[in-house]
Amino acid sequence: MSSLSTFCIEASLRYSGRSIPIYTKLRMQLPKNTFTCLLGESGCGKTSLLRQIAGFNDDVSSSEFVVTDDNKEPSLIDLSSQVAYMAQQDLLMPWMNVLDNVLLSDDLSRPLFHKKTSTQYEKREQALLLLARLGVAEAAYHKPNQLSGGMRQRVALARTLIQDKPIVLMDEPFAALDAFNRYKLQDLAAQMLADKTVVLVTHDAQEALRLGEQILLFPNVEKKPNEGREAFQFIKPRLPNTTIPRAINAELGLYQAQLLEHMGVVSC
Ligand SMILES: Nc1ncnc2c1ncn2[C@@H]1O[C@H](COP(=O)(O)OP(=O)(O)OP(=O)(O)O)[C@@H](O)[C@H]1O
Repeated sequence: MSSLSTFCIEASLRYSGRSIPIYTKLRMQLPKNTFTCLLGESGCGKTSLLRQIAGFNDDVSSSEFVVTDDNKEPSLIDLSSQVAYMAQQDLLMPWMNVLDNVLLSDDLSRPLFHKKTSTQYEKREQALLLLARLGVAEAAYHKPNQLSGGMRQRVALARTLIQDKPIVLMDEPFAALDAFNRYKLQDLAAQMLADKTVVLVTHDAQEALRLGEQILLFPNVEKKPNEGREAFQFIKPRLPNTTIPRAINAELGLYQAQLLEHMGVVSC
């Protein structure tokens, strides 16, 4: 891991068969060990950016991704090897039990027929501990189709956490959950990812306000050409309380009004 305190990113991306790039020289800063929430209109390219950071090879005709250090000196950092990715869908393998699903990313990084090592047994213990912390230990030997949506997302979160990567990218991980489960998982994620550099894509301004220490608003390419534009940066303290006291609620309201104004939504 490099000694940078901030990843300064400049990214461009155009998909094959498309005349217009999704974004061009889009600039943003990701301070290390900080929870960043990424907001923006549907289709503006948030998932594309996460996938680009993760180094996924989509069907693109041109792609540039430069990470520079705090002094703006280009540096050769391969972020993709440092990334754990949690997608919109839980992507659990239906034929595997919960524990094996959590261990899957670790198994995939091991050569085929490799003898089980003590580290693997330790990983198993670690996976069981993680499932317990996330409140789904009793489901460790169940198949995914025996779980509720909230339980499946907890398992997906455990699978992301067990990789123990310094950068965690999350694409609307809690969008399909009911409000109660969403709040609980938001709090668990805030606790368990406290020492990571996190980028979480969401459409939920309140989720961004609860979790984000930094909020980035993604410029919309259709409305304004975004060549060389910075993503709008909004910095605030994190307010992760499951039962939001009235004082914090008022503070959230204040931030929400500011955020909505910057998103071009008139708040009343
Ligand atoms: N593999 C691909 N090939 C071609 N076009 C793509 C591909 N993936 C995404 N796109 C297009 O790129 C644009 C941005 O998509 P993306 O999923 O990144 O947006 P988003 O901001 O995450 O949207 P949402 O908030 O709805 O999830 C969309 O117009 C989409 O159709």
